[in-house]
Amino acid sequence: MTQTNNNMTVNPDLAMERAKCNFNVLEVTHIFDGGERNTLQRKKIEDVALNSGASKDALGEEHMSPKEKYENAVRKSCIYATMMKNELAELSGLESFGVSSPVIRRTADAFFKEVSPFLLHLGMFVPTIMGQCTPEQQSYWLPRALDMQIIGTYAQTELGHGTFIRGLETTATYDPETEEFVLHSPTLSSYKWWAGGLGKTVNYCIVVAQLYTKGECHGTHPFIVQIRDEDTHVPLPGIKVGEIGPKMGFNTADNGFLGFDHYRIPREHMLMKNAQVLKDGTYVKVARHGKLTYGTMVFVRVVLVNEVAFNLAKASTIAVRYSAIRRQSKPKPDEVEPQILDYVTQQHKLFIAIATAHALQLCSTWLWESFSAVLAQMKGGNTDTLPEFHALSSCLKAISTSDSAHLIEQCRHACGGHGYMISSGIPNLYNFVSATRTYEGDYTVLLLQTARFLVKAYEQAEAKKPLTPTVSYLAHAFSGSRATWDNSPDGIIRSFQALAAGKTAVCVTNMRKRMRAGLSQVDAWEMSTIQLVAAAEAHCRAVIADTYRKEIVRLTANSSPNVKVVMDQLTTLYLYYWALERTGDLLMFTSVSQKDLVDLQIAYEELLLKIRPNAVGLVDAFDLRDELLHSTLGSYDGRVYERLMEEALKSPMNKEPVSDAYSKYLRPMMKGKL
Ligand SMILES: CCCCCCCC/C=C\CCC/C=C/C(=O)SCCNC(=O)CCNC(=O)[C@H](O)C(C)(C)COP(=O)(O)OP(=O)(O)OC[C@H]1O[C@@H](n2cnc3c(N)ncnc32)[C@H](O)[C@@H]1OP(=O)(O)O
Ligand SMILES: Cc1cc2nc3c(=O)[nH]c(=O)nc-3n(C[C@H](O)[C@H](O)[C@H](O)COP(=O)(O)OP(=O)(O)OC[C@H]3O[C@@H](n4cnc5c(N)ncnc54)[C@H](O)[C@@H]3O)c2cc1C
Repeated sequence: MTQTNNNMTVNPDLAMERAKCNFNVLEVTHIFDGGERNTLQRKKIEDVALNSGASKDALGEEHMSPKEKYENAVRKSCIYATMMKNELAELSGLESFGVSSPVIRRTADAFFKEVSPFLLHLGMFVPTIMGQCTPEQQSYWLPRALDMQIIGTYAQTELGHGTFIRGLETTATYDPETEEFVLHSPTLSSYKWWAGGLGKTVNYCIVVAQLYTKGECHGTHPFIVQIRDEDTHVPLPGIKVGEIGPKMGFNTADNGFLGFDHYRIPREHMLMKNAQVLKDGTYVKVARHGKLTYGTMVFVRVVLVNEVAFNLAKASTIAVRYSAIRRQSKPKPDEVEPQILDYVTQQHKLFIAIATAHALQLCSTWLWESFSAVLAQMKGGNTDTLPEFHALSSCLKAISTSDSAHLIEQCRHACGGHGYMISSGIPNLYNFVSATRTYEGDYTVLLLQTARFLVKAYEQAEAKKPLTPTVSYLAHAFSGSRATWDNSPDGIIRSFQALAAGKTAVCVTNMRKRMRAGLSQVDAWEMSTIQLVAAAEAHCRAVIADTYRKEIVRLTANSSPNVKVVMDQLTTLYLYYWALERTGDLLMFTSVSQKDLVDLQIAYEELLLKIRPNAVGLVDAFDLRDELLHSTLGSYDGRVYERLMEEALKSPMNKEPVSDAYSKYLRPMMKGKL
């Protein structure tokens, strides 16, 4: 593993762990990166972007005021954007996630402990131009946006509505006299709220508004809107814009609010790939599918699976390395205190985080490939695969973000008190990832979208109609008997599918019962939503487990024997862990016995012990440079206590021997003079 400083002194416990590792770390890095070529290019990009030291701050971000933090983030965003245009442009021809490769995105993390104010520009503004504009519109806007001559964001959510897009209140009313749209915010709740970079950074944004023409509402549509002067950056007349205030995370993203007072934009600023308003105000629907204007959200949901896998890899690297150097308690009085990584409960907290990072990384690549296939079909006018893909991307977004947030918090628990320090790096990771569970579609809301699809698919299976690939297992849902338990990996995956099928069947049965008892379809659905969410979750787990297993078998076909073994151990761990988390469901829907579950628990514990000697090697294989980790606990050299003290000494509170608070408050109070 390459490190920036080859002469570093490494903590002896970490050195011992690395000596113990029995597999080729670089081979696993290649698997995680999606191939050796990708690893080499990633390293080149990281070397160019990070070796100059431009990502470093003189004073830690955490000691800055909100305004200083923001300005510093803009400063570094500009440095990074300039690098992207120059040095990194040529290097970024990786297998890319559209606009900019995920590697470029990830490397940027070295520059920000929170996020860049440009995140929404690259993450949503540019993708919306690419996905929602006509070719003519694209040729005008895209070069300016890619060159950062204009900076934009995506303003959809309002104070009153985020989830329910059809309920948005901002209006865009066409005026054929002037060939303009008039944007207006009729109520307080119609103010745009949340868009990243909107507060102070951007001068353009995509605004999603209810389109009115010839007195008729045609639902929500996207518009490109200039909100600040291109030279002075002053908000334009008719625009009310500002920053929304401190948040749990994202504090360098200047999330903003935006209101319109009869603000006029040219007709051509409606993004017209999927629907058009002609000069005379005639509305023309172009797209075959009604939800294509939601395309940018689908894109980001796909990207987020990869994003959270990466952040989980970071948290597990920090927690595993720290657990290797931390020694605590003395279970055997005659022996030295063990490394906390030797506690089986610690392994239980951490190894699932490593396995999940792999599972999500591989699923994200598979999801991206499926997305590319759906896009290619849609280019030819075929939208048949979109419903299945929407169901799939919705549940994978929901489960990957939720699991990652939970496991990052578990990594913090695993680091004891020191994990609570900002300097450990884990709180910032958690704050970032916990937001991903909410934005781009809340967890519950997205799982209910998947559930709609599952119920329909179940009904198709019942009618013996053909099923789409991700739900083909529903064809076996009507055998009448419980699925046969078998603790092989394929057997466990079949059991997960049986759980998903069983739970979907329960929902359908309950809804039908409720409707027979007089409830409307909507009310019967509502009463079943706890179970519908559980069914969608079970479906997603089955998809992740199946994909993870298949991809690992494929990717390790030519690997060295020990890499095969350790990758197989991780996938098996993932399957055992989730089977043991769902024992109640397994008892309901499969033939598993109490003895089978006791045996599975023992097999799981033995697997933890087998993985233990390779744990540090496994997180080293994520190959995350110290600059990306921002962590006193997780650095490659393991100098944890030294770094914690160095960071503590940087605190502005330690600048003066006696705080001003002493003379102002403490002394008067203690002397009875307050
Ligand atoms: C690579 C470089 C970049 C790096 C990137 C880094 C990552 C981070 C990037 C950016 C940071 C992002 C910051 C956050 C941004 C935001 O949050 S933007 C706002 C996002 N908002 C949402 O996600 C809102 C969620 N709500 C919805 O999606 C929808 O309202 C809904 C809940 C799905 C319901 O929609 P609606 O009411 O219109 O529809 P229904 O009546 O429920 O359903 C009707 C049928 O349509 C189907 N449907 C719904 N959505 C879609 C879709 N997207 N595609 C296809 N089909 C869809 C639905 O299933 C129904 O079908 P049915 O009738 O057959 O069952
Ligand atoms: C950090 C961050 C950045 C963001 N950035 C942007 C941005 O750049 N641009 C942008 O437009 N938006 C942005 N958002 C907004 C984000 O997309 C919304 O907050 C998100 O979609 C959730 O919608 P909401 O806030 O309306 O939640 P609500 O819908 O009000 O959810 C509240 C609760 O109600 C439940 N609920 C709601 N509807 C249903 C239902 N039908 N059935 C069952 N339960 C339901 C939810 O599950 C949740 O528990 C951002 C949000 C955050 C936190």
